[in-house]
Amino acid sequence: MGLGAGDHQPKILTGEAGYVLEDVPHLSDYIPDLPTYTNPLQDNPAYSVVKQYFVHVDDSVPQKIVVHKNTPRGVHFRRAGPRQRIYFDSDEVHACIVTCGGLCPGLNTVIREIVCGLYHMYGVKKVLGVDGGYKGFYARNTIPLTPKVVNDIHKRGGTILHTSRGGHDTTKIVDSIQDRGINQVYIIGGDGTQRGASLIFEEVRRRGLKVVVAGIPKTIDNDIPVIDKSFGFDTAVEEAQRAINAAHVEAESIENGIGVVKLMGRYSGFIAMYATLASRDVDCCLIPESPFYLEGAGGLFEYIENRLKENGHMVIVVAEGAGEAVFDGSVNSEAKQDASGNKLLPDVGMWLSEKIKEHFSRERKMVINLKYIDPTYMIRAIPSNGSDNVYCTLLAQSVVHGAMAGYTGFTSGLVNGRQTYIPFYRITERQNKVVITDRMWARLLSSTNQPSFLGAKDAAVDKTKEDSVPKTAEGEICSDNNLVK
Ligand SMILES: Nc1ncnc2c1ncn2[C@@H]1O[C@H](COP(=O)(O)OP(=O)(O)OP(=O)(O)O)[C@@H](O)[C@H]1O
Ligand SMILES: O=P(O)(O)OC[C@H]1O[C@](O)(CO)[C@@H](O)[C@@H]1O
Ligand SMILES: [Mg+2]
Repeated sequence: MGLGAGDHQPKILTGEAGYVLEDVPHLSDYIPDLPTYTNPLQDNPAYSVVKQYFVHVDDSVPQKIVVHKNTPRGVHFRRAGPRQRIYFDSDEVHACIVTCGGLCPGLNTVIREIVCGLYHMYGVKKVLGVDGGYKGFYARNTIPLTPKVVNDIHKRGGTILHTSRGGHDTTKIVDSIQDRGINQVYIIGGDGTQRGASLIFEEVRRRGLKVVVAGIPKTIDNDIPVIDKSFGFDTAVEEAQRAINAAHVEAESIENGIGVVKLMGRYSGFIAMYATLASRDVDCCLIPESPFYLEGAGGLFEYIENRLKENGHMVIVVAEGAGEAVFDGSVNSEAKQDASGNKLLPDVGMWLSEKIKEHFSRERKMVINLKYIDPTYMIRAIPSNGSDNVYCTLLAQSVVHGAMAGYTGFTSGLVNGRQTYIPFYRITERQNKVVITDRMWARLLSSTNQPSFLGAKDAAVDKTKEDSVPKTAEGEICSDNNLVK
């Protein structure tokens, strides 16, 4: 049963055998008697040959695909794709695109494909770029976007629309949308951005405007829940290999060489975990989700000493948010924040490098040669690779189909390999994290041979957190994210 106009409750439909559809809002939920139109794709020579090109109105995608014969069918999301009937006439559409938060490979590809999708699939001619993130709505000029303007941008890193943190003023943003006559708003950004998009959607609905608000999830850290993975993640992991290779070459070429590489990941260690698994040269990976300690039995220093004795060199990958517990006590970590309210972290790589040097030269009187590599921005300020480009294209086309079909208040995302429309609240309710009791982290531990740093007490504490983490049908703990299955 769907919920009606002005109702801010989730739109949940249930069916047989425990089937649940976590549906997304639609313009018709709060605007009655909207006209509909035939989808122009049915006359498009490229698509008209495809059998069953249009998505069936009841198509949905399960969130969990590992099941037992008696498990309820569980939560589903609406399948993305073109609908037979659409809620906008092409000439009526006035779309805008905005990018917010940190950079991520593929931003320009998503912009390009939204513009080209609107033009070529739906004949839409009015598309604006909002310059400089959310504050650009009310403080900056807009940029007219055409297929010609965006033709080559996927070959460049960054975002041609520029980005920013902070400056989200819902009223001013919706005033600007209304004043400019914009009726489709495409918002590309991470968890913070999607929270902002949800507020814009609520205000648009409160004012009763025929304006679609649609999100495209972007995060280099892969910390957005529900979706399989975020675009640009593979590109970043690939680029991180260059830094790890350099650290390895340096470390193995000198007596007791230690290469330390710091990678992004403020709250989630996916980049560090994947870069480590991909490389095979890494001896230790430190992430925010797995607390570690330096001194004593089972600590990092002991492990480093053993590794140097066995192998003569080692490589450590550290995510920027790792080691909060040990780090906090030893540096002046004033609680600083960026304009969006995200924690600004002191340099854990530098701190760790100094601690290692100090320990081995002063306390162990051992010669070590430590090289610290911080490729932070290099892994995200690059164009997306081929596979991320295809992924960005599918995301962009899906979001355009959803908007043209009148869906709103949703994020377009890949779930179990299928494009879906996910309600904002499922994207913003929590952050995706590496689950260290999951198989993927076990694979990492077995590949690096590093200690788990989990004393009996920590393991017990970690078990208490399990209830808040989704489980598979077998009761196994798993992250939402297909990257860790
Ligand atoms: N709770 C919130 N409500 C409204 N707007 C928000 C909220 N959180 C963040 N924003 C806005 O969203 C934009 C981007 O947020 P933020 O800087 O946290 O990046 P993000 O979207 O999380 O991306 P990433 O963390 O991957 O770089 C900013 O303009 C910020 O003001
Ligand atoms: O310095 P900036 O641009 O705020 O971005 C840094 C942050 O952005 C993120 O990549 C998230 O986008 C974090 O991992 C990182 O701490
Ligand atoms: Mg964020």
